[in-house]
Amino acid sequence: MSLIDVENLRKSYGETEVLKGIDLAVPQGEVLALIGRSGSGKSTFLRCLNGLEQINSGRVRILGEDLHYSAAGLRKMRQQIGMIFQQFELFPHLTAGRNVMLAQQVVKGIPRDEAEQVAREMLSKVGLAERFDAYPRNLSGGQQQRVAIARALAMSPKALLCDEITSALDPELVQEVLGVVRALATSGMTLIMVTHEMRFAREVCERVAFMHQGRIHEIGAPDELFEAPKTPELKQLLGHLPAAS
Ligand SMILES: Nc1ncnc2c1ncn2[C@@H]1O[C@H](COP(=O)(O)OP(=O)(O)OP(=O)(O)O)[C@@H](O)[C@H]1O
Repeated sequence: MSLIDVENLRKSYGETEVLKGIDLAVPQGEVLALIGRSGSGKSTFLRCLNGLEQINSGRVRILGEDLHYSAAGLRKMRQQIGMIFQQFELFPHLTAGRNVMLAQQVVKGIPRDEAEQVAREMLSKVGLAERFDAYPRNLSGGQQQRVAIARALAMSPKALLCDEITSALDPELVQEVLGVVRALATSGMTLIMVTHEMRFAREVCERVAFMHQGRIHEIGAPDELFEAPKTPELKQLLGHLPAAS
C-alpha cells in the first residue's frame, strides 16, 4: 500500500481549475521532487495533501484512509503528514524550543516535560541543540528553517511536505537546510518537495514530477527527466529549449 495515494484530484478557486486531475502514488520512504513553473499548481497540490485546501473531486488517501476534513480527521492526518513552508512560520514570541514543543502539546496532548525532551532531541537532530532558548529574531534564516523542520519532526510524521523551503534563504544558508533534508532522506523519511534546486532534486530524489498547468506532465527518475525530457515544456524549463516567444 502506498503511503499517499492521489486519484484524479481536482481543485478550483472559483471558476479557475488549478489542479486538473492528478494521479500519484507515493510509497513509504520515497523522496519525490515536484518541479514546474510558477503557477503550475505545485503549492496547491501540497496543500491539498495535508488538508490545508479542500479538494473539489477525486481522492486523497493516507495509508489507505480517505482524508477527512473534520477537525478530528485533520488532526489525525497532521500527525502523519508534516509540512514545512518557505517562510518558516515560527511563532516570533516563542523560543525555538517552545516552538517545537507547542504542536506536540496542543495537537497530541503530550505533557510538557515529554514535549521538552522531544524538542531537545529534534533540535539536536537539526544541529541546534544549543539554541533551545533562542528567539526566532536571533536566529539566521537557515536556523529558523531548521527549527521549523525540528517542529515538524517532533510530531513523528510518516511524511514531510516541503514547499520551497530554501527559497527565502540567502544563498549561503541554503546548503545547511538541504543538508538536514538530505540526512532525513537517507534515514528513510518520505519526502515530497517542491523545489527549484534542480541539482539537489537530481542527487537526492528518487523521482521527479514535472507539473505543468495543473497536471503532472512528466514523472520519472531524475536522470530520465533531466537528461532526456520528453515534452517541450520540460525541455524549456530545464533550458534545453529557448522560451517560446
Ligand atoms: N487561495 C487562492 N485563491 C485563488 N487562486 C489561487 C489561490 N492559491 C493559488 N491560486 C492560483 O492557483 C494557481 C497555482 O498556484 P500555486 O501557488 O499552486 O502554483 P505554484 O506552482 O506553487 O507556483 P509558485 O512556484 O509561484 O508558488 C495560480 O494561478 C494561483 O494564482
